[in-house]
Amino acid sequence: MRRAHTVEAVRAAEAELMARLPEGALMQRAAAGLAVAGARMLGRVYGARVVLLVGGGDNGGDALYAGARLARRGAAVRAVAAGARIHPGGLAALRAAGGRTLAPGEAAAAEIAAADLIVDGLVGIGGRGGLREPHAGLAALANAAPGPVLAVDLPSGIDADTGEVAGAAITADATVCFGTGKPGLFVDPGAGHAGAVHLVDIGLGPELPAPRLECLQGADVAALLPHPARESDKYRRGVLGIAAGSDAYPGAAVLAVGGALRTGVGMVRYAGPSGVCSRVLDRWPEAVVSASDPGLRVAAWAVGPGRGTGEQSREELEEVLETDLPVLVDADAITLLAEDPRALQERSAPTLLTPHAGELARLLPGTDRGTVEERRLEHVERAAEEYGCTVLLKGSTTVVAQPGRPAAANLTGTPLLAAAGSGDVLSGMAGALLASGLRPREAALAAAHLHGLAARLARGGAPVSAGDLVEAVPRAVAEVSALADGSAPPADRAGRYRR
Ligand SMILES: NC(=O)C1=CN([C@@H]2O[C@H](COP(=O)(O)OP(=O)(O)OC[C@H]3O[C@@H](n4cnc5c(N)ncnc54)[C@H](OP(=O)(O)O)[C@@H]3O)[C@@H](O)[C@H]2O)[C@@H](O)CC1
Ligand SMILES: Nc1ncnc2c1ncn2[C@@H]1O[C@H](COP(=O)(O)OP(=O)(O)O)[C@@H](O)[C@H]1O
Ligand SMILES: [K+]
Repeated sequence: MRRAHTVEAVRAAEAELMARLPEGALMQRAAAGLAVAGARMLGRVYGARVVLLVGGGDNGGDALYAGARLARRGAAVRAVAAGARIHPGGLAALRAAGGRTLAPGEAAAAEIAAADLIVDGLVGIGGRGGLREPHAGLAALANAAPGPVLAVDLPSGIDADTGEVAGAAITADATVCFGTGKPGLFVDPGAGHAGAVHLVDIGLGPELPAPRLECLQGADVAALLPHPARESDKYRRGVLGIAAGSDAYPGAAVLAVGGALRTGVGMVRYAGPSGVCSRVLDRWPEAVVSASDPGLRVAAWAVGPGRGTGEQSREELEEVLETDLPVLVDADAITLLAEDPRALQERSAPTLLTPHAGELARLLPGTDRGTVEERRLEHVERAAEEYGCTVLLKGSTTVVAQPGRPAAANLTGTPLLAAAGSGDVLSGMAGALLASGLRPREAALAAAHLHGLAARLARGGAPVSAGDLVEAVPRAVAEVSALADGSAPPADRAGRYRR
């Protein structure tokens, strides 16, 4: 599990810890970890050209002390000072180690362009709003430079608590964060600036409260996945009812049923128009199909993908929500709920909504898709509170909120998923896990994790269709299940999913 805390919580924990430690000890721990990461990125430190971008706070101090360590190992280190005053102790250490400083300008730009490594110490958790000058200009030079960028604590210009990016910001190849993660490192748009995130333990752990954000890793998901017991039968494993697809969109039914079957469930009962039933059976003869009937004996329902928003769909949704079974509400069914949420308000059984940003905006009048995408955490939590249920917000970062629990972000997401029908597959997957007995938050997180992993595995990083995704789900389940014994995760073949 990766955990992230707010700036406020980090500052409070830091104050507790600092009171017991000699002055400067935490910064030295941070700088030591930063220098190790920098050396690893360089490969060979001796003779390497390292440029530090240094702001006026402790984030710049970390960069200066780390730069001093690299200079002592033979790197040529130049610090570009953004502002008149930079951390005096760090500056003295860098100079003593043979490093030099320069002001922003042409010479600094040339150094940045020629650097083997650029260390972003412009601002950390003390940053507020979009970067000002000269920080913004330096960030643009770093982003355009061919050398790799290592961000100190977080990429300058992203909001640590929310992941918002309000203007110019560093785009890093890697980020070394201190003590704990920051939510903005794991939630887009900020996450897209962070690169691979490495945590340096500075001893903050015991002082930290419950996290603001959790990110499940493979082993966490493995621990959630249901395994058929010896005495299992198809009913005990769980029966999922799927009310998806329509004559206009039969594919949604085929994909949702496929996602469920491939994730693993005792039985899928598909309910829908007879023409769609035939399509489902042609592709999935193991499914049991019937005309739409919310009275079917199932353990959970998944409702909505490709179903349409007509009167019949509305009635069906209301009847399903009247049951005391767990229900996943997706796509058209979310649009219907946004128009009339009463059936949800009267419900106490487990409920999971899986909107994309546009659908979430419909659930929260006064917002629009763009605002939701800018501030995902805030909006998904608002929807969970207002509707009193678990909400999974899809998109570039999938985030899950449940009232009373920390929000959670999925780490396996990939733009390969941005293909028509992949949301239908996710509905089936999360529905299968609900029917197997997982609670909505856990079903949502496990499904999102497997969904992203399946996209990465499906075609080795080449584009995937929703059908490819369905076929790759068993490989994702197998790969995650292999982590159940706590063994090391497999090689990070697709880049960054273990962030
Ligand atoms: N907490 C911990 O456990 C540990 C923390 N450590 C480190 O300390 C860091 C926090 O340091 P910090 O508090 O000094 O703030 P920091 O991030 O350097 O920013 C302040 C500076 O930025 C400036 N500035 C702000 N916004 C700006 C903008 N938009 N555009 C431009 N400038 C802007 C602001 O200027 P001002 O607004 O005050 O004029 C001020 O000069 C933390 O991230 C970590 O790296 C580790 O050493 C050890 C353990
Ligand atoms: N840029 C992206 N990065 C990561 N995942 C994405 C991206 N765009 C879409 N996805 C994922 O793809 C799926 C798309 O679902 P949805 O929006 O319902 O589309 P559809 O209705 O076509 O299936 C979701 O799981 C979503 O999280
Ligand atoms: K930084």
